[in-house]
Amino acid sequence: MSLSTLVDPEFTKALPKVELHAHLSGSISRQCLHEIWQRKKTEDPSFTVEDPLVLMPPGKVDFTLQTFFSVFSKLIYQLCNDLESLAYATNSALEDFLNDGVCYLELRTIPRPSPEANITREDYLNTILDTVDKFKARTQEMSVFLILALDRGHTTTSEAREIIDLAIANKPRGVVGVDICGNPTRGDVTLYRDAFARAKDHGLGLTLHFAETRASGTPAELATLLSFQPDRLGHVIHVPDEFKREIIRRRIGLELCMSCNVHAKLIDGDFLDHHFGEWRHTDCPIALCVRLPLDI
Ligand SMILES: CNc1ncnc2c1ncn2[C@@H]1O[C@H](COP(=O)(O)O)[C@@H](O)[C@H]1O
Repeated sequence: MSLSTLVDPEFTKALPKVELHAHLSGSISRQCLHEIWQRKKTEDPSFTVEDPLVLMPPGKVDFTLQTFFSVFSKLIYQLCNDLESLAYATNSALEDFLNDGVCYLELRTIPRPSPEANITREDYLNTILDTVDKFKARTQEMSVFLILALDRGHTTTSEAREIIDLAIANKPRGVVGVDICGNPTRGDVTLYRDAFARAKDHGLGLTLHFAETRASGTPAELATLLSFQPDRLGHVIHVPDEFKREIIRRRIGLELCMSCNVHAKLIDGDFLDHHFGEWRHTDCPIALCVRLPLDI
């Protein structure tokens, strides 16, 4: 590459990319959500969920921490609540990553049962894994692996155990790690110590949402998360200096999500103010990630 090459959308799209921090339900395009909505509305005209293209018109990127969790619970989860829609949405997200020039993808998701639709956690995961298998057999162009996530606002210790067991059982099908995500202003991460220890004992990678907000950047929480011996950390925004030093000493991999952090106003300022500018001078391996195409 010549240094005079213009860095424009065409150039960045053509670059072969690795994506390590994509949440499945946030990677479904608005158009795909609209198509699922259209099918549900045709089948049942009394379906009360609003058209995603009306709720999230193209170009809308001002989802803050206060609003984006409700986009999942009030919209996306109401649309992808049957296995057919889940498979359709997963395949569409995979196609979009491939078309964006991604060649290695680790997609993460919270395996959610829907008891009202008779869908178990296993059904949810198997549907995604089957869709990934079919996609890989068809395209043969992108490596795809899964990370199973715990939701810090909702997952109980026994549910955490179930999710880790699922991750262990599905390692041969491409589950490579586990994560803790969800609303960073909720929950108690100490609950997941045993679950994550078990995951590590079984050779799963551990990546953790880390210091996304001041509320989740307290010394007590960060010390707990680091004691889980994570392989990678996501976001790393509100990190006190002594924790920065420890992260650098351990050379933990960092998943930095610039567009998310800027658009969701998780940082003060703009792209040039992003903490990538600081971390890139350390020895920590860094992956620049999208988190959610909704941010773009
Ligand atoms: C600042 N960014 C974030 N911080 C923490 N958790 C986030 C997130 N963005 C998304 N999620 C988590 O990912 C789930 C959607 O994907 P899945 O249904 O699992 O595929 C959301 O419900 C939320 O818990």
